Amino acid sequence: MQPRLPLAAPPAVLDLTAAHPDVLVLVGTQTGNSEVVADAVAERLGDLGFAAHVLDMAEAVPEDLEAYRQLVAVLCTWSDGTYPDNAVDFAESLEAVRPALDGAAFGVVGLGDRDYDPYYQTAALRLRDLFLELGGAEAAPLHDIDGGPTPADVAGAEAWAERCARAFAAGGAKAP
Ligand SMILES: Cc1cc2nc3c(=O)[nH]c(=O)nc-3n(C[C@H](O)[C@H](O)[C@H](O)COP(=O)(O)O)c2cc1C
Repeated sequence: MQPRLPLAAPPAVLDLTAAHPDVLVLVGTQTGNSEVVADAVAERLGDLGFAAHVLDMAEAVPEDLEAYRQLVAVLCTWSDGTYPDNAVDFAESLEAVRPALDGAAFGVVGLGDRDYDPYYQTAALRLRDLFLELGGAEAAPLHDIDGGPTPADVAGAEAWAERCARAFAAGGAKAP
């Protein structure tokens, strides 16, 4: 009889006593890759006990951010360092309205391609810096995906989501 391979343990639901249950997952995409990654991140957050609400940046307004204590943005960089089309208006209104994030915990996943250096991940970096300027607290360092995303990249984003979730569960403190 063949020895059975050990099954990967499912992530345990986290103790969310110190956290808010809801996470807003914003998606900025041109061709859909970021949406695939955002869905995987949202699903992992859901497995861990959060209610993750995925929102296309085309539908988002700055006031949406004030309604959440936990935010995730998954977005690509497009055409020489710009935001993808569906994120342009949202990013502009964030710069104009400058909502107070007031310590809300956030994480950013960037999709890009090093072939576009020196514009690698510039949109994700810009949004991360803007969230910090607005008073957000980074729950986990920006997670970058270079090319792809391959299944391994998606798995990497899920692992990042778990790290982020642990920081959310701890009340927003940066994950070690
Ligand atoms: C026309 C074009 C322009 C791009 N420009 C950049 C760029 O300036 N910086 C970067 O890091 N990646 C750039 N990329 C790579 C994309 O970010 C990458 O393909 C990403 O997976 C696209 O995600 P999306 O499907 O969510 O739009 C570019 C890709 C294309 C096809």
